[in-house]
Amino acid sequence: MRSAHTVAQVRQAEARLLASLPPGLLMQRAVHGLLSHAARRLGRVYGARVVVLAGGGDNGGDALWAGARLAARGARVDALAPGRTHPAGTAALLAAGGRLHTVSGPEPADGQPPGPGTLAGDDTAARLLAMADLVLDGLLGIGGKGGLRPEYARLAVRAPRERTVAVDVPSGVDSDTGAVVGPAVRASSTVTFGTYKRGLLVGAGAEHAGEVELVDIGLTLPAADLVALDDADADLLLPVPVSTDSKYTRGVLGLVAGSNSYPGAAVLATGGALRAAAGYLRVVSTRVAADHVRRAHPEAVVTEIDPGDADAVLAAGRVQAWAVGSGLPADGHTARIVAALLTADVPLLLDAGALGVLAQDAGYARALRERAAPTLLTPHEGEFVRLVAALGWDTETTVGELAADRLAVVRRCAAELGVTVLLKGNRTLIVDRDGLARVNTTGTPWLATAGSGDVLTGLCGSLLAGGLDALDAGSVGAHLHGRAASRAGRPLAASDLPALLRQRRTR
Ligand SMILES: NC(=O)C1=CN([C@@H]2O[C@H](COP(=O)(O)OP(=O)(O)OC[C@H]3O[C@@H](n4cnc5c(N)ncnc54)[C@H](OP(=O)(O)O)[C@@H]3O)[C@@H](O)[C@H]2O)[C@@H](O)CC1
Ligand SMILES: Nc1ncnc2c1ncn2[C@@H]1O[C@H](COP(=O)(O)OP(=O)(O)O)[C@@H](O)[C@H]1O
Ligand SMILES: [K+]
Repeated sequence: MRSAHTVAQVRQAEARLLASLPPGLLMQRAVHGLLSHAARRLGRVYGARVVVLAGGGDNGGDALWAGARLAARGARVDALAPGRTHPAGTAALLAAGGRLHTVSGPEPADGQPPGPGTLAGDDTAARLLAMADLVLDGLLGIGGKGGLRPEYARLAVRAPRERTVAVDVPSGVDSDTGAVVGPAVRASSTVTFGTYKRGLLVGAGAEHAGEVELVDIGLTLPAADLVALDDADADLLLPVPVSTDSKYTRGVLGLVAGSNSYPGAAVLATGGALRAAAGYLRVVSTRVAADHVRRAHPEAVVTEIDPGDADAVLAAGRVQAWAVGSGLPADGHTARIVAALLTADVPLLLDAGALGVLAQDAGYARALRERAAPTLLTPHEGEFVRLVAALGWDTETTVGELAADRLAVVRRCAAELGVTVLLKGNRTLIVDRDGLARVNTTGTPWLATAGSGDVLTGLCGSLLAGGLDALDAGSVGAHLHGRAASRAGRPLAASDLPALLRQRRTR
C-alpha cells in the first residue's frame, strides 16, 4: 500500500524530526537515496555526463549534493541554475569538480553570475541537456507555488523526459493536487522522500512523474487519507471461497443491465461479474439483451422483464448487492427501476443510465443520503459533471476544479451525497463519504474504449455482493480491471477483459 500525504503534513513531520537530528542529516538521507537511484539508472557513473537543474531551495540542494557525489565518482557534472543556489550543495559540487552555470536567457556577451560559477545562455543549457546521460531535476520540490517562473520554465521544458529523474516532485507539478499549470518537467522517474506526495499519484502530476521510488528518511506521518493499492493489497482484500461456502454464501449479485439499443453492455458487465467474487449472478434485462446474455454466459441466471418493470426486478430473487445502469437509457423506465433499488436494503452500484437518471432530478440526492446500505457511484468525468450539476454545482466551475484539484472535488461530491464515488479515467479515484480515498495506479490508456466501463461495473458489483465495502469493492475492482488491461493484446477490446481477469489469483 502506498500512502500519500500533503505538503503541510510533510512539513510538520520534518520539523519534528529536524529538531532531533544534527543539521543537514535529513538532506543527506534524501541525497543518499537519490544518489543510489541515479547510479542505478546510469549503470556506469565514471565518465557519465550528468546535468543538475538547481533551483534556489532545498530541492536544488538535494540535486546539487547528489551531483557532487556523482562528480566525486568520476561523472562530468554541470549544474544549470536559474538564479541563486543552495550554498552548501553548491560548495560541495564545486569542490568535487562539478561546474555551475547560471542560465541568463540569450547567450551572455559578458557579465557576472549572482554567485559562484559562470553565466551561460539558453543555447549552452540546451546543448548540455541534449548531451546528458542523466538529468536531475532539482528546480522545485514541495516549496513550489503556482506555475513555474519563466526562468525556471525555460529549463524545465528542455529536460529530456527519458533521461530525467525528478527530485521529490517534478518541477511545475503541484505537490498536493497533481495539477500542472503551464510548463513543467516530465520525468521518466521520480525519487520522492519520506512519503508519496499526493500530486505524484493523482491528476496530471502522476503522468509527469513516471516511475516513483520512495526513499525512507525517517519521517513519522499520520495515517494517510489517500492510498494506492498494490497487487498484494488487492489480493488480500479479494474474497476467496472457503470450504464451508455455497454459491449463495459467496454472495448473489443482481445486475440490471442492457437494452434493445445496448445489449452488449449487459454481456460485458456479466463477463466482469462472473470473474470476481459472487457465487451466483442474476441478470435482469429486457428481451434482446437477455437473449444476448444467455447465449454468451450460460452460467448467468437471466430474468427477462418489460422495460421499467421495477416489481419484476425486485422479484428476480434475493441478492446481496444490486448493480444497475450499464446499457440502460436515462429514461422513465430506468428511473422507476432506480427508485425501487434505492429503497432496497443491500449495497447498490449505480452506473451509466442510472447515473443519467440521478442527474435529472435533485430529489435523488435525498434518497441517496437516506440509504442505510452502502452505495457506489461509478461515473466517468462527463457523468460526474452532469450528476453534480443536479446538485446545483456550476458546470464550468466544476470542470475547472476537476483539473485543479480532482481529489477535493470528488470528496465534496461523496460527502454531499453520502455515498462512495468512483470517478473513472486515468488514475481512477475512489472516495467514500468520510473522505477516505484510494487512487488506482493500474491500467493503460488502451482502456479508453467503449464497453470497458461495463466490465468494471460487473466486477465491482460482484465484489460488493461478495461482502467488500464500497471503498474496497471500487478500488479492488479498478485495480484488477487495470491489471487485466495490462495483460491484454493491443488494441484492446472491452470483451477481451473478462477472460484476463481470471489469471491474477494467487489464492
Ligand atoms: N521535507 C522534507 O522532509 C525534506 C525535504 N527535502 C527537500 O527539500 C525540498 C523543499 O525545499 P524548500 O522548502 O527549500 O522548497 P523548494 O521546493 O526547493 O522551493 C523553494 C524555492 O522555490 C522558489 N519558488 C517557489 N515557487 C516557485 C515557482 N513557481 N517558480 C520559481 N521558483 C519558485 C522559492 O523562491 P521564493 O518564492 O521564496 O522567492 C524558493 O526559493 C523538498 O522538496 C525536498 O527535495 C530533503 O532535502 C530532506 C527532507
Ligand atoms: N486514459 C486512460 N488511462 C487509463 N484508463 C482509462 C483511461 N481512460 C479511460 N480509462 C478507463 O476505462 C474505463 C472506461 O469506462 P467508461 O468511460 O465508463 O466506458 P464505457 O461506458 O464505454 O464502458 C474506466 O475504467 C476508466 O478508468
Ligand atoms: K524537482
